[in-house]
Amino acid sequence: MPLSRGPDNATACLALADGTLFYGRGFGAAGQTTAELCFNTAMTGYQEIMTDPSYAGQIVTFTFPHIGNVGVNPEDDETQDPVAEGMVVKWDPTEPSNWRATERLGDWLAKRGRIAIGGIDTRRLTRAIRQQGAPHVALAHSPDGEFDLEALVAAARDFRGLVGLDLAKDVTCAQSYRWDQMRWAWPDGFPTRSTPGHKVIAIDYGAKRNILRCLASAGCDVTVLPATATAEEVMAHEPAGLFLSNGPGDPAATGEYAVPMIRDVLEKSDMPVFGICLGHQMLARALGASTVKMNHGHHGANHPVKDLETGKVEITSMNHGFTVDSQTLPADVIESHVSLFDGSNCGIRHRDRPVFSVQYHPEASPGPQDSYYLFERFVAAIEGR
Ligand SMILES: NC(=O)CC[C@H](N)C(=O)O
Repeated sequence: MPLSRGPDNATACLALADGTLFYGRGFGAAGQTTAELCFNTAMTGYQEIMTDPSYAGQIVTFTFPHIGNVGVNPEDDETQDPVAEGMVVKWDPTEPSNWRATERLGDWLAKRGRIAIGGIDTRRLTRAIRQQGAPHVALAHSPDGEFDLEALVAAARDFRGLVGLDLAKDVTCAQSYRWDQMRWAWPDGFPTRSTPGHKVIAIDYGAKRNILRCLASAGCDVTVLPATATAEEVMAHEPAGLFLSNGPGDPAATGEYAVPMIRDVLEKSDMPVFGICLGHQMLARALGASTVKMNHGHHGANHPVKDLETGKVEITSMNHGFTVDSQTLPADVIESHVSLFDGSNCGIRHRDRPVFSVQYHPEASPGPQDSYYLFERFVAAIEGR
């Protein structure tokens, strides 16, 4: 295929499956990748976003323009390495200016094989994502400035998308482990309860570290099991509660093995169950509801959610591309929270059992901490039994 050059000494190109091209300046690793493209409106936390395992298979457009200005540091990772496929930003990252920074964003991405493009009109791109629904894209970073555009657009077109994909199995832990709160303590000393921990099993579909931190700080002694754990494996630990984590991919696909496990636990035990995001979708499916793909999803740190039981509004952190169809909730399941942006389901609760979950992220990271009470509610349910 003939190679071509972009305008203004471009070293990176983002191709949408419909053939639209965005040229810019590459940073991070050189190479090419394909993914679904979303946009995130958070004004802080690009490192937490890039390392959130729920972003597997996706490239993130940051609508906030100052990205990279606080560098990166080992404490803010939500998992070992970036999981998002790549990043799209408006401006080239500046030199980091923050006392916690240990590395530049571009170097950190390059070492970890992640591609980024700067100098993009992210407003125009965000409008395209809203109009088309999360598009399939290919992103190339070519330091010599040459691109095989036909191959790039073809790669975007050939990308099959996230529907039907179980990605939890790619990002879950290989083996069970006990969460070590001392090793992963909050740098700023978020309140930690000193009472003895309640034994909780957390199923890792791609868990963010800050969820495990929040569970421990609320009073849980957390053992993490891989996504494919069976009900027997869960029950063998004799837990006081079951937690279902966030995670990437299509909840219907992961549900093929996760739903039978959850149903089995609900049948065998009356212990409290709490789920976040993919864990919410898994619980909803286990209780009989269905999940659907959204147009462009919710990704940000300022999403208003209404608690339908108290009337209170929480400002929440969000990251999901699928949603629970509230029309399909069975009679014994109550819709507890809704999005004030689009009315989509944001939480459920079983009518007569301590079993509940939310679509958003009470652990924030990044985002406001309005919803931390949910971890305390889970522990109160364990203590109330
Ligand atoms: N953050 C998550 O757990 C995301 C859940 C699911 N993969 C979705 O996109 O809706």
